[in-house]
Parts: sequence; structure tokens; C-alpha cells
Amino acid sequence: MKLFGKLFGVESKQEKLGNDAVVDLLLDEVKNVLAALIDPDTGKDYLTSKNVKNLVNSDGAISLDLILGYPAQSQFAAREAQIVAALSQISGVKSVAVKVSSVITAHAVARGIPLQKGVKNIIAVASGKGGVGKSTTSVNLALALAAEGAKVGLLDADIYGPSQPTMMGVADLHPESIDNKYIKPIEKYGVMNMSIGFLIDPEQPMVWRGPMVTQALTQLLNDTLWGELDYLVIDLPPGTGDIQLTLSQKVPVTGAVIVTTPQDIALLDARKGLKMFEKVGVPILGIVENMSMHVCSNCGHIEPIFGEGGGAKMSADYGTELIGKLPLDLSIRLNTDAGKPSVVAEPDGEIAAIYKAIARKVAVKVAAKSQDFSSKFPKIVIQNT
Ligand SMILES: Nc1ncnc2c1ncn2[C@@H]1O[C@H](COP(=O)(O)OP(=O)(O)OP(=O)(O)O)[C@@H](O)[C@H]1O
Repeated sequence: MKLFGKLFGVESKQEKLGNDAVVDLLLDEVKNVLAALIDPDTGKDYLTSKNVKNLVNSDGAISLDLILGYPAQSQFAAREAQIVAALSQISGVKSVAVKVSSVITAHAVARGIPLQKGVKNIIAVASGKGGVGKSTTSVNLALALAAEGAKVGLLDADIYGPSQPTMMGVADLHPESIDNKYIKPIEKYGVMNMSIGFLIDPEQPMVWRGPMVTQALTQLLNDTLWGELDYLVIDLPPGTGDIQLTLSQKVPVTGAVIVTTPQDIALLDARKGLKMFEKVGVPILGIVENMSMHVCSNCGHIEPIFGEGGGAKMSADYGTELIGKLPLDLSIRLNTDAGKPSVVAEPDGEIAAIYKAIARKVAVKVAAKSQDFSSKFPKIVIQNT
């Protein structure tokens, strides 16, 4: 039969057909498994989320690219292991090769504001009340996004009390001006930093009026040579004043993160901040509860000094998510005071892991927004005749 087939050119065709059928069945099975495999960061499966590209079966050797829409370098090995373990169970699979990477896209903002040139996504960090740890959260969020592989900028818009240069350990540096118009941000720990703190004398009391604040902020944003950024994190001053309003009206903010402590008064203020963003159409990406419990460094006893469960209740009330809880931890203060925030001071520590998880959650929320395709279309200029 073999010889007969070969002579008449039949066997190779039949074999080919047979092999193709096997290949298809195996690929179908692989796809089924991928459709049931959940990404722990998004809570969605890899197949319908369209994260899987270049899926190939070469005689039982399966290879694929897993492309995540958010930065997650600390999770690449775990994702690879998760997929290899699941696909290796399938009978007929001889080997599995998975290449994991992230691709971050620009996301459209509401209200028809064009995106900032070169900046894909802007994340505002806000709080209703001062002293809840908004700046600490901003710097660690920026550093965590960078640690996860993103290109990140950090803008300290807290014009009344800029603390970022100190927290990032760059307080003694001065940004250079180019052509007396543009300013080069200061790069530290892989993040591009710009702060009003670089441009003012910290000893001078600042009495900024509304329009001056607005101008200073827009200038800082527009005249800084950010380069290409995946995320620009903006640390807002506390409250619901002019800066927040300007931001929401003039700056293409993709979404806002609200920082609060669990106690009632901070939550009350945080609710005001949250409502303000809602009113002006800036989506809330989530709530970070800071100083949510104290772990005694002597005995390990856990005590909720500022109350319990406030952030979770507020998230539920407003249909948003509690995206992370930070303990009241001496190391967080010591590290920021020393100009080396926890994410870079102790990159493999528990605190850094919490900030990285928050960063991935924020990035996942941003990735879930509709993409911005405005640059793909020609600009139409309508003129009055
Ligand atoms: N989880 C934490 N554990 C311990 N200390 C913290 C924590 N979060 C913030 N801190 C400390 O609390 C102080 C206030 O924090 P931070 O400056 O970030 O607050 P803020 O809300 O930005 O304040 P402001 O209103 O001045 O902008 C800082 O000394 C900081 O190091």
C-alpha cells in the first residue's frame, strides 16, 4: 500500500491530511486550556483577552507569545510557569515555549482633550485631606510602574508643599533649561522627575493665586521635555481646589487614584475629592488605603490605629475598587525621608510588593479603557469662510 501510494503520489497527501488533523486537534485543545487560564492581575483569561500571539504547534512543540497590556516584569516568570504547567498536561504536547512581554498603549481621555505629546497615559494621585500619604504613594507608584518595565514620569503638582524632590533624593539638583524655554526633567531611579520644588526657594512662603497656580501647572506639564512616557504620574496638592479643576479641564488625565487613611474624617474628605473627579468626568481608577494597620516592630501585634475597613466601604459606596492597603510602617517613612522610597530601597520587600501590585492594578484599569487612535487619523481643520 505504501509503495502503491508513493508511486501514485497519494500517500504523502493522505499523511499530510492526517497530520494536519492531529495538529488542529492539538491546537484546539491548547486554545481550550488557554481560554480557561486566568491572568491573576486582570482576572480574565488569556485567550479571549487576546494576549496570546504567534501560537504555533510544531509536531507537539508548542510556542506562543504572551503580550500583556500592562507592565508586569516581576510577574513574567510566574506567567510563563503558569502557562507551561497548564499546557504540558495536554497529551501530545512535547514541549512548551512561552515568551512574555508587555505593550502599553495610549488611552483616550474623556471630554475630547487631545493627549499630551509623547505621554501615553496620565495618572493623577489625589487626596481630600493633607498628610494621608499621597506623595509617598505617588513616588512609590511611579517607581513601581518603572520597576515593572514602564517608561515613567513624575510631576509634583503640589505647588503649596512640594515634597517629591526630597523623597526622590534630588532636592539638591536643578533641572537644566534648553533655549530658555524647555526644561529637562531630572532622571532618578529610572523615573523622569519634575517639580515646582526645583524652581522655587523652599524657604520662601508661597502665596499663589488661582490663575498663577493654573499657569504654573500647565507650564510645568507643557514645557518639560518628558520624552516618550508610558505613564506620567501627577501628585496633586490635597483638596478639591483650583489645581484639581484645572487638571480635569485642561490636562488629558486618563484616571485618578484617591489616597485615604481609614479614619472617618480622611474618608469624608476623600469622598469630596472622588465626587469632584466624577463631576468633571475623570474616571476613578481606585482607592489606596494608607496607614491601614500598624504592625508592632517589637512583638508583631497588628493594630488598626486609624480604624478599619473605611477604604473598602467607600469603594463599595462609589462602585470603585480598593486597589491596595499599606501598613503604617516605620520603614516607609524612613525610606522616603532618606530620598530612597521603599520600592527602590527594598525592591524585594513586602512593601515594594504591595506597591507593585497597586501599580499593576492601576495599569490594568488604564488598559481596560478604550484606546486612543487619534494619531491614526488626519487632523481636519475647519475654517470659517
Ligand atoms: N504607610 C506609611 N507608614 C509610615 N509613614 C508614612 C506612610 N505613608 C506616609 N508616611 C509618612 O507620612 C508623612 C506624610 O506623607 P506624605 O507627605 O506622603 O503625605 P501627603 O498626603 O502627600 O501630605 P501633603 O498634604 O503634605 O501633600 C511623611 O513623613 C511620610 O513619610
